[in-house]
Amino acid sequence: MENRVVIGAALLHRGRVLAARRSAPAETAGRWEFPGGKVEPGETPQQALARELREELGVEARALAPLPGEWAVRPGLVLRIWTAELLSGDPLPLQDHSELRWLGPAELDGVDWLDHDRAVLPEVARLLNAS
Ligand SMILES: Nc1nc2c([nH]c(=O)n2[C@H]2C[C@H](O)[C@@H](COP(=O)(O)OP(=O)(O)OP(=O)(O)O)O2)c(=O)[nH]1
Repeated sequence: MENRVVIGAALLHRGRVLAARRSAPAETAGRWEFPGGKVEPGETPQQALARELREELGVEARALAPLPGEWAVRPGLVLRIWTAELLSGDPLPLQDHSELRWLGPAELDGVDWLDHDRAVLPEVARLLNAS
């Protein structure tokens, strides 16, 4: 089976990154993640990231670069995390999330991230500290 890709967006803005608390399904509800979702057939990862953030948060955002690493979410589904910048709008938990938080580099450990997302936190902290 061809792998589908899930893109998570590490949305960087004014020295902080946006964390989003999942509202479903039950197994992951309450855990924190990078907003995003599956790349649809015919879409580039960059297009998928922009579409998902428009749908989920009501903002315009632009994908910047993939962070190192990829993780098998389940057979046939691979997670990649890209940095992104906010172009316009103020993120709201319109879809899929119950809460949003902007976290600075020293606050990244303060929320209960999904397991795979933890792997990129050192790199996100490094980027935030450098910005
Ligand atoms: N969006 C997102 N999903 C993540 C992250 N980390 C992680 O393990 N996942 C997992 C959770 C889900 O099993 C899967 C993505 O599913 P999703 O529900 O966000 O994707 P989607 O909006 O396109 O879903 P769908 O309703 O179209 O099926 O990847 C992350 O940082 N962001």
